[in-house]
Amino acid sequence: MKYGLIGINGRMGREIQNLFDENNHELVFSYDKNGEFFKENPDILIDFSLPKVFNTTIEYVKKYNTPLIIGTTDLDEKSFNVLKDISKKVPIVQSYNFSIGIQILLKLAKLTNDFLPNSDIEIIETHHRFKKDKPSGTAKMIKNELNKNINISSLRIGNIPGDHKIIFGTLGETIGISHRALSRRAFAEGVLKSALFLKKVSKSKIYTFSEVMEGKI
Ligand SMILES: NC(=O)C1=CN([C@@H]2O[C@H](COP(=O)(O)OP(=O)(O)OC[C@H]3O[C@@H](n4cnc5c(N)ncnc54)[C@H](OP(=O)(O)O)[C@@H]3O)[C@@H](O)[C@H]2O)C=CC1
Ligand SMILES: O=C(O)C1=N[C@H](C(=O)O)C[C@H](O)C1
Repeated sequence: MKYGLIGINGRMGREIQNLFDENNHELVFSYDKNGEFFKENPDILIDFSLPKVFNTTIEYVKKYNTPLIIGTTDLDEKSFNVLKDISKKVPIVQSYNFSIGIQILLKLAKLTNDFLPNSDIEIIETHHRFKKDKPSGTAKMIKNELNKNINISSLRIGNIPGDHKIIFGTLGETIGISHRALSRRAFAEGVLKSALFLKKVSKSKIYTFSEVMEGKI
């Protein structure tokens, strides 16, 4: 496929480009602080940048009339409303975590919550020192899925790509569920899956990465 990448020189941008190259997909458009690269109109746009780039990304989606994959975290409610609106015209995959492991963690967390509905729950997320947002988008997503008032602790240490741990505790026992991304390739693989998924969908809406994994089109 011919793809466009917003945030190309970032940590995720480079990882996505490497994986897409390996799979013979062609980069035809990119955007970052240095400006634009344009070869052809892209079939799909991918954004891993910063919330302040969001409006520009939307302008490009409108200009090229392409599906969008967006992994940028810390988006505000207004941005989600814009995504909702534009998803009436082009399909979108939005997720704060594109790793398959976090999908498994989410399922295990829901199961544990069903078995231990009165337990205390804490989330601990650990990321590299360069990460700008706190708490992580993934931690917020887990809290949202469990729909409970959960405390989140955020650690910023060294070069860790992304660790999330959920601890459930009752008076009699505790259970911990954790996920560690060993490299950003874990996220890039989910982005590639999402791009292939978007090529097949006929309905225009915002898809979650869970829906991509379930393959519901
Ligand atoms: N959903 C998921 O699975 C994951 C999401 N993320 C999220 O993805 C985002 C990017 O993460 P990461 O790659 O580590 O971040 P980086 O800081 O490494 O990359 C950010 C990118 O955005 C570009 N950028 C920054 N400011 C501007 C601007 N004003 N105009 C245009 N481009 C700009 C940067 O350009 P330049 O290089 O020129 O500075 C760079 O290419 C974050 O929100 C992060 O939380 C990260 C990992 C997984
Ligand atoms: O900025 C990162 O690096 C990551 N951000 C995402 C988040 O905020 O949850 C996903 C991943 O953990 C890496």
